[in-house]
Amino acid sequence: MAAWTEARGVRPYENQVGGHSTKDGLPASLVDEEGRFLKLLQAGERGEREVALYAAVERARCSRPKSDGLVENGSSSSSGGSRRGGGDERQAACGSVPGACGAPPSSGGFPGVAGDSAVSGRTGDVGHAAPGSRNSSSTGSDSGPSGSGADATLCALARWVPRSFGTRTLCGRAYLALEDAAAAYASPCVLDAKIGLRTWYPGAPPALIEKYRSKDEATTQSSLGFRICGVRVARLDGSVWRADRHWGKGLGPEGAVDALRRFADNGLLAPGDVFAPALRELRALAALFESQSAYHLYSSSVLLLYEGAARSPAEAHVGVRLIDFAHAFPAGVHPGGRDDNFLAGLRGLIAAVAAACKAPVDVPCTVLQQDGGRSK
Ligand SMILES: Nc1ncnc2c1ncn2[C@@H]1O[C@H](COP(=O)(O)OP(=O)(O)OP(=O)(O)O)[C@@H](O)[C@H]1O
Ligand SMILES: O=P(O)(O)O[C@@H]1[C@@H](O)[C@H](OP(=O)(O)O)[C@@H](OP(=O)(O)O)[C@@H](O)[C@H]1OP(=O)(O)O
Repeated sequence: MAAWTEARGVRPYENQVGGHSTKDGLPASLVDEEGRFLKLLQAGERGEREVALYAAVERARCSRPKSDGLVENGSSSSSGGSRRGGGDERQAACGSVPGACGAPPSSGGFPGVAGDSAVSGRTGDVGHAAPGSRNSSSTGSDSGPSGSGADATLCALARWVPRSFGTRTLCGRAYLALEDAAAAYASPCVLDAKIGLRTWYPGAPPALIEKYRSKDEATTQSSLGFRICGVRVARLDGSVWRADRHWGKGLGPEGAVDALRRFADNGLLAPGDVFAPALRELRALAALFESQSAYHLYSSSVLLLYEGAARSPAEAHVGVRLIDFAHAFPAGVHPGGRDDNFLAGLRGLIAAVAAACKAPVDVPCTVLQQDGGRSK
């Protein structure tokens, strides 16, 4: 694998927590020369839908005048992705959507972090002919719901969706180049939560519905509205705890809350240090889904991130990102209206995160924080 990747100027990505590590014998994720996260696209419509959604968000990403005092997107993010210019600078209509492009003050260039100006700025260069991109028929503001509703939703989503830079072919397979959500962290802590009371979409092949339905029912997906698909915690003592999607499937409702609490523990931070900022972002994302009816997301994930090397809440730079759009559909493909499935999942995650802020019965957070012998 090393020779394979070195010959192409890419290397394996080390901070992946969810999904598969390989697919069809190829690595599922890589990093390119410019620090971009390369995700192996799934074949067929799934890959097309994913490219299309990322491209549509990228096109809709808002511009803000420099006079706002905010740095333009291309130069403020330390995400590792280069800022290949040349994209159009279309101003999307974001005004009516909660959280839309109204970036809070900058937070040190950490993308997806509350207070980051990286949510605003010029569009990237994803408008080229990638499968399912602008000219594709499957997804995107051009092919889906048209007009300001869809544009406003896409523009608002840009706050949480990593930047995208089109596709790249390696070994005959397409990889999607994305901003590496973990790039700004010295010791990234990452948790992947798949969102929704159900992960299958209306009209999916019956076999797929059955496969996903049984997984949903066997996990916290159908009860809590999310399931943990992977965790990486880098602690101050240098240890790293990893858990994969199989581990996540074995968690019950209490186990999921415990897992969240464990995620927030780098050996020094208290759960609230990580989850208070995370909750602000998750609630803003939920507010968007309360009002938007332009897109329905099935099987998408929220990534929670923070700095494992943080010695204070201010150094944690908690981030929330939205990823995985293989089953993302514009309204009109399915019965329209609000995406209540995804919204219920977000609310479930919010409730679990809020519960994780509270200590287990009789154990205050401060004790949890100091208890080196907790069951890990
Ligand atoms: N932009 C990104 N930056 C950093 N890491 C990412 C990014 N996108 C995805 N990842 C990592 O890759 C993992 C898998 O991503 P994703 O869910 O998009 O892939 P997938 O193979 O489609 O997953 P699944 O099999 O669950 O559908 C995530 O858990 C995360 O660790
Ligand atoms: O048989 P496939 O198509 O590769 O299905 C996989 C598979 O079911 C996999 O489950 P497992 O490897 O954990 O048993 C699923 O991963 P999750 O555990 O994250 O659910 C994949 O999602 C399945 O792929 P697909 O989504 O293409 O059906």
